Amino acid sequence: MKLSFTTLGCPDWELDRIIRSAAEYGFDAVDFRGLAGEMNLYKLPAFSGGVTRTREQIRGAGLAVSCFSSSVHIVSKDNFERNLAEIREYAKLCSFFDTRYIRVFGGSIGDLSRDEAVRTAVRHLEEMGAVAKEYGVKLLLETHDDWTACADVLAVMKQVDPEAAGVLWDLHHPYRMLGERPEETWAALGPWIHYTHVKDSYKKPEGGFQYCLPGEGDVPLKSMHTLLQERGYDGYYTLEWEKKWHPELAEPDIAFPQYVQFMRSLS
Ligand SMILES: O=C(O)c1ccc(O)c(O)c1
Repeated sequence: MKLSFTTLGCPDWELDRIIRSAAEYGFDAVDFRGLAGEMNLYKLPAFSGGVTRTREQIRGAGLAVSCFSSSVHIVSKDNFERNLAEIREYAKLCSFFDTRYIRVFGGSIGDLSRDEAVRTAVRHLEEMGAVAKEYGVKLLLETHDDWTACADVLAVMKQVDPEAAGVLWDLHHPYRMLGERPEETWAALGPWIHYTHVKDSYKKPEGGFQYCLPGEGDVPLKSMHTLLQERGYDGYYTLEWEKKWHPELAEPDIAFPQYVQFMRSLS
């Protein structure tokens, strides 16, 4: 089982600390979602002028970069050109780091009908995916925001080049937000799922939910892992510890090693 974490979980860590801790805790890879307060990673010296040294550091620690997590929302019409430029930057980084995936969001559909939103998502994903494909990279649409339901993601996937786009199954969102059974998600999206985000939560009595350490909530992570293994999934299990957006969550030096221990105990 290949383990990774997104840097959303350690918003205050410098690159050296991220690499050192990832190796020390027994991770296989890091998924970059921002660093040192900058969400557009390619703007940082460590991922532009100094990128060769960064690659040496990461490889030297025995790690890979499992994914570059972009901020791109594919449905957005206003930001299409900026999003396309962002994809190109991440695609270049992917080919430099030998990373196969760029995460994208579907985003809010606003006042579009679902059919219009699907058509827009398909068109934009095709255009952005073509850029990614030039670099041998695939865009992964995350089961998130207005694209959490497997039926909505499937409607898009059926119409795009499978070499240019696939699915990132956030194990939490379809289950927690919609009560989607994991078997249902897999039955719809299995052929497109290349990557997973792992997180846990429990429902609060007053409504809503609370994120918690994996294994301490009621997301059926154990049976999800069994399902994925039985179906032949061999991609990463990436902890998405949303410390950046929820500062009250436990520090990464608690959550990250706990995650490795929890995941290793599943198999
Ligand atoms: O990358 C992000 O910003 C992000 C935020 C919240 C989520 O639930 C998520 O899956 C990703």
